[in-house]
Amino acid sequence: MSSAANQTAGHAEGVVSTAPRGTLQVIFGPMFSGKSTELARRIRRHKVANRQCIVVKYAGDTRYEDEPGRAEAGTADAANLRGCVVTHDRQALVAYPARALEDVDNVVHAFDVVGIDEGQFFGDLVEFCERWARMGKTVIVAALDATFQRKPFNDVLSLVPIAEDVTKLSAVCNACGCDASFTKRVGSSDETVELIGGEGMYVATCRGCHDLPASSFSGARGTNTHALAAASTPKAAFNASRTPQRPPSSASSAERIRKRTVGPEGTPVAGLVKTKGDVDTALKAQAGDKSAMSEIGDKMRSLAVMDSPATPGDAFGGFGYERSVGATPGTAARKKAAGLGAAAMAAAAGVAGGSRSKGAGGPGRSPYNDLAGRGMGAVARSPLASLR
Ligand SMILES: Nc1ncnc2c1ncn2[C@@H]1O[C@H](COP(=O)(O)OP(=O)(O)O)[C@@H](O)[C@H]1O
Ligand SMILES: Cc1cn([C@H]2C[C@H](O)[C@@H](COP(=O)(O)O)O2)c(=O)[nH]c1=O
Repeated sequence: MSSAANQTAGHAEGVVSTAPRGTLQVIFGPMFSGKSTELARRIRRHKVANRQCIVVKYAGDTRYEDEPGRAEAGTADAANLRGCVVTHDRQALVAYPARALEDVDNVVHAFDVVGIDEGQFFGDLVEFCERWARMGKTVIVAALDATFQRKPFNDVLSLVPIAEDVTKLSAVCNACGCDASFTKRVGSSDETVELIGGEGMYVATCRGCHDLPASSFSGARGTNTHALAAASTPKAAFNASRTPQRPPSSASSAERIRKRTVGPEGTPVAGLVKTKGDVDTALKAQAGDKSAMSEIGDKMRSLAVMDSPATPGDAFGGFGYERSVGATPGTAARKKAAGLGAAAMAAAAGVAGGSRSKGAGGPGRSPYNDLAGRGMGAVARSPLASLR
C-alpha cells in the first residue's frame, strides 16, 4: 500500500489509528518574503523522503511564466515555465493551476503532500485544507496574510486556529532596508483587493514606511531614512534611531557613510564625520590605509565614549544603525566615561549624538560586548574595549 493510500485509509470508529496524521502548515508573509521559496523547499524535502507531492497554484496568476527561469531539476523545461509556481527570483516549481481547490479534489487522493501557492485567492481554501488534512495529507499553504491595506486577505486567517504550524516571514523593506512585514501597492491607485502584479506594482514595507508616498520607493532598497526624518520630537528621534537602517547594497561607500553620519538638516550624528576630509579618511580606512585607520583611532580615543566600530571604516558608519541626533550620551556611555575619569566624561558630554542607538546599556549587553564576539581589528580594540 502506498503511503498516500495508507494515510487516506482513515480510521475505523473507536479504533486508534497508527496511520500518519495529516497536518496543516501555513506560510504567511508579505510579498517578496520568500513564501513560494519556502513552499518549494518544503516540497523538495518531502520528495527526498519519497512522498508523493502535488503543488496547486492559482490559475489567475501567470506572472513570470513567459520568462526564462530556473526550473526544478528534471521536472520542467526552463524555457517553458507555464503552469509553474515562479518565485520573484525566477525559481520554478511544477504546479497544477486551478481557480478553485475543488477542481483538484479528485486528484489529491493520490498524493501524500499538497502544496498550495497564493492560498489567499482560493475561496474554498479553509474547507479543502481541513478536508485534506483530515484525509491524512500534509497540506502546506503559502499565502499573503494581508492585503496592500494591511487588512486580512479574504479568509486566510481562518487557517490559523485549524493549523498545526503557522510561520510569518518577512521581506526587506523597499524604502529603508528594515525587515518588512507588509505589502504596499505602488503601481496603481485601484483599490480592488485582487490585482495581480510583482515588482513595479507592489513593494515590501516595514511599519514605519508603509504610509510613505509611492514615490519614496523608487530608489534602491534601503535608501530611505524615514524614521529619523519623520521623528518630530527628541524622544521620537531617539526611538527612531534604534531602528536598524541597513546600508543599501548598491549604495557607494561615500553615500553610506554620509547616510549613517548625517542626520536631518545635515547635522553630524556620529561626532566623527564633520567635513569632506573626514569622509575621505573613512573611505581610505575602509580601503585599508593604515594612517587613516590610525587617525580614526586617535579621534575615537579623544572622544572616548563613541561606539567602538566594527571596522575602521565603520567608525564613521556604525553597525548599520543610525545614531540619534544631538542627544546627550546614553547612560552606559556615561558609565563608561565615568570609568575613564573626568576628562573622558567631559569628552562624552561633547560628543554630538553620543547616545547609542542599539543595545541596552546594562553590563551584560553593551555594544562593546558585541565587539568582543566579533573579533575586531585594531581600532575596535580601543581602550574602550578593555574597560570590561
Ligand atoms: N523587498 C524584497 N525583500 C526580499 N526579497 C526580495 C525583495 N524583492 C525581491 N526579492 C526577491 O524575492 C525572493 C522571494 O521570492 P518569493 O519566494 O517568490 O516570495 P513570495 O512568495 O513571498 O512573494 C527573494 O529571494 C529575493 O530574491
Ligand atoms: C498585497 C496584494 C497582492 N496581490 C497579488 C499580487 C500578486 O499577484 C499576489 C501575491 O504574490 P506573492 O507570491 O505573494 O508575491 O497577490 C493582490 O491581488 N492584492 C493585494 O492586496
